[in-house]
Amino acid sequence: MAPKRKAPASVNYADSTGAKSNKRSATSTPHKDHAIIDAIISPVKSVLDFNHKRVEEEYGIVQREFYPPEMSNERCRMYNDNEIPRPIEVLEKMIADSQTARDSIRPGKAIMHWFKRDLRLYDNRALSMASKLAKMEGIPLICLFVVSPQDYQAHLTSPARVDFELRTLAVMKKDLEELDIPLLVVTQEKRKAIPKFILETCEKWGIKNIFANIEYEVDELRREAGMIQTCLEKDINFTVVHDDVVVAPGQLQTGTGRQYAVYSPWFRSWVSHVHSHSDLLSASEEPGANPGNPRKYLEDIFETPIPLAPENKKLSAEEKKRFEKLWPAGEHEALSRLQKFLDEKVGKYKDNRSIPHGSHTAMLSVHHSAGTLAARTSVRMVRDANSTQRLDGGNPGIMSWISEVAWRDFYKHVLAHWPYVCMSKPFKYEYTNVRWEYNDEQFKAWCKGMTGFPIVDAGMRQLNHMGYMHNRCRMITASFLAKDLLIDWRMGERYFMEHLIDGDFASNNGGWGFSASTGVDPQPYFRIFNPLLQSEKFDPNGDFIRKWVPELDAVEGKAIHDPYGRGAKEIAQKNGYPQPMVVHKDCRERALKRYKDGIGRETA
Ligand SMILES: Cc1cc2nc3c(=O)[nH]c(=O)nc-3n(C[C@H](O)[C@H](O)[C@H](O)COP(=O)(O)OP(=O)(O)OC[C@H]3O[C@@H](n4cnc5c(N)ncnc54)[C@H](O)[C@@H]3O)c2cc1C
Repeated sequence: MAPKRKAPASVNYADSTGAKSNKRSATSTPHKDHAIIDAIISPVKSVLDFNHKRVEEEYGIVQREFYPPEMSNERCRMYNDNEIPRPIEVLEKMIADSQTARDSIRPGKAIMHWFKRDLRLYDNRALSMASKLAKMEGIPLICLFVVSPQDYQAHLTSPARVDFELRTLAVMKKDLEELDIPLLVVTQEKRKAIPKFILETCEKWGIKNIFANIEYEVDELRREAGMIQTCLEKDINFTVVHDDVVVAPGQLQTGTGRQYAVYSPWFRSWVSHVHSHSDLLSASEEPGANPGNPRKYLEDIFETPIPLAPENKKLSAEEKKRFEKLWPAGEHEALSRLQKFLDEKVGKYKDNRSIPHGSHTAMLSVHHSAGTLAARTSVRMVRDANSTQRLDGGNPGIMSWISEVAWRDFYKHVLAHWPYVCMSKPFKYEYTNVRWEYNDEQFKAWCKGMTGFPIVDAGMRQLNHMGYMHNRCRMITASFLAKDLLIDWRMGERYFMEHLIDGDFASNNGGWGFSASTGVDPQPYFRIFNPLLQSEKFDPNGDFIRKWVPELDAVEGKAIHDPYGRGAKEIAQKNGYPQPMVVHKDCRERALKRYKDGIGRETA
């Protein structure tokens, strides 16, 4: 059913054939736009600064220290052998154990909904519960969002994303005001100060019930478990519920009662679970007009403005304008984008989704990630557009899109079950022993889109300009960094997070795992993408490359994929486009050996 809210206006080593040999480039002519590119990628410097300290590991391997610090293999093993509880299990136990005590708390003078990554009014589980209780008790609902610069830093949130969230909050404030619901947006420098601030706010306004949706990163799960306890001590009922996923982590298990580690059987189980629990896709009721006399009682909150972006996440005026145009904020935009995609593109999605040029996908990831659109809403609406009214059968484009949205749930399940992926550890923690390279020059060239591999460079430049990269290019660029350059995938993962507007820890970490074979790799073999073959297959006419690598605009035909190897050297050189920085065939051999050696070694 369409929403009521209308938009206003064990590893086998195999690989594809080796690449046509490219000449190795020692130097590259500086690109004329280097100053601009340097400015765009400036956050990369923080990556390099942050990881400057190197330690000698027992094999004489030079490793970088990562933030957050790597968890030890022994502790990872303990999680996997169920010797220590996972943060999600601690939270769920806390919810269950405290239920009776929390239920006995009588509502106070107002109810609070704490917005986090659920920035919408439509189909929001916790908000709906908060609003229902407020109406039942005839007391006002107060909404809260906390801006924490330290939290943004800890999550490596990109400035583009912070800007998107603040713009969304402005839309929400207006929508909520129409319902007489005040939205308080405050800045708290330190993330650890957030719970204390919330308790003080509750005390100030006589609030006895707080509602929020669950986030699945370790720190957030632990914070929420701690807050349930602290709130109880103050006679406050803190209720957290699942909302960010269609199916909550822990609900799907293999025949032997284990967590699925491979996508396809997990997806079959996900579809069947959703079909047998139809309520999972039902929309939550939207909040209506605020009861009580909120204008009189809460005037202070109505008058508070939306804060500016914190210093550490500010965009330049030009960037702000660009991102506003590229990514209009708020849930109305999300719903109209979704509707347009369903009306115009979903039918051809299966055939076109891997083509980076043009606009064949929904471009909804920032909305799913910031919570301006629930994944549940997307799945429900696309199911309703399917002739079978189901998640299986019917339109192939629709089925394919459902399967992509489900990847989001899959990676959240992975994060909840293997929490050490949050501590700079791959899902298969043994992969920590792969000996990585830390070549800063090569890393910088990758960040800038100056590797000499046009499809890689086009993808990276799209990211630097749009805060977004097409999924196929995310896979190609990630594979190139972790396999061809053998650079520690965690540096790439971090760079992506710091630049993506749709940055989502679980999906990004999972995507790197998939592409760098460092974690969740649903393929039973070890893949090394050949950038040239990928380029020819998914950007056959070079349209995507020409759009993002203007130095190669005048290159004709198939030479676009490998200008130095296919007779377009003069044009490329004249325009300052570098020669390929490595030879793919050699890199492939090196990567196969390095990964094999690394995976064979397990340490505690
Ligand atoms: C290395 C790497 C890093 C990635 N990092 C992120 C990230 O930080 N945030 C993020 O949202 N996605 C990430 N992805 C997944 C994917 O690239 C984007 O979700 C997709 O490109 C978004 O474009 P779209 O909305 O047009 O997607 P569509 O193709 O229209 O898909 C619909 C929705 O499904 C979800 N989705 C699609 N593919 C995936 C996937 N592979 N994994 C998880 N969810 C998916 C997204 O929410 C997306 O909006 C990453 C993929 C890789 C390979």
